[in-house]
Amino acid sequence: MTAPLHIEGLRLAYDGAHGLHTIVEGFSLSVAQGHIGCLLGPSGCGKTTVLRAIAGFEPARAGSIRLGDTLLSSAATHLPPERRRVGMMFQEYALFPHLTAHDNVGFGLRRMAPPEREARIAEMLALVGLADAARRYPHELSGGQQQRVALARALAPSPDLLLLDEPFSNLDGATRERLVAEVRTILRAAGQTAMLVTHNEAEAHALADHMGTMHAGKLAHWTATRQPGA
Ligand SMILES: Nc1ncnc2c1ncn2[C@@H]1O[C@H](COP(=O)(O)OP(=O)(O)OP(=O)(O)O)[C@@H](O)[C@H]1O
Repeated sequence: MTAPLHIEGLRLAYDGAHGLHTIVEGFSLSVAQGHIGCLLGPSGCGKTTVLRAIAGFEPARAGSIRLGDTLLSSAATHLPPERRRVGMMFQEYALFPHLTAHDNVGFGLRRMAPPEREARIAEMLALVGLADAARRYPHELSGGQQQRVALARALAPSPDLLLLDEPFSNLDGATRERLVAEVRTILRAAGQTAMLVTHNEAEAHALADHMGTMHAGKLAHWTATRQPGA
């Protein structure tokens, strides 16, 4: 079951030579269950840092991050990444080159019994329109197909929340536009709560239910971009 995300008064900081260097301050937003939130903003404003904190790779210095009823992060609490039920599709989390599309999707499902695991892999590859590509290796797939396998891999363990960091930035214009529309359809079909980070305003409008722009670690205007149910 996917869950709503609530961030309240979050402060994030890196350790620097002269003590803590605050990157994000007073940051609050909510994404309803099954909705897609999008953070826009120029390079260096702190978008990736926010996603890393939601995933559990950066501690909260103040404020809180909640997923449904679970407190993930606060100044006093830090649930480790593997216990957060948060899926990721980050640029640096590329596909494993030595594994087929089938095995990439199955990677996070190793604890499942084999029959269920096979069924889930088949379901996820079908969801992203790649049922015929199961035995292909990443280098035998186009950039857009690789990103669809990465999406299937991220969705396979049924995360409560999916994080997407510039997932389309390596694709050419036409592929990018097509995939953005497809990804929205796939996420809505899965009822998946998701949080996307991008530089690209058109992409944000095409995908998001809620969006806001970050400037120097602060979020301005977290607003609904669609009518409920659209
Ligand atoms: N590990 C780190 N240690 C210290 N400072 C960091 C670290 N990672 C990021 N920063 C700094 O934090 C700020 C925000 O970086 P972040 O990657 O969150 O920005 P961004 O908005 O995602 O940028 P981009 O769109 O270029 O990815 C930048 O000034 C960056 O230099």
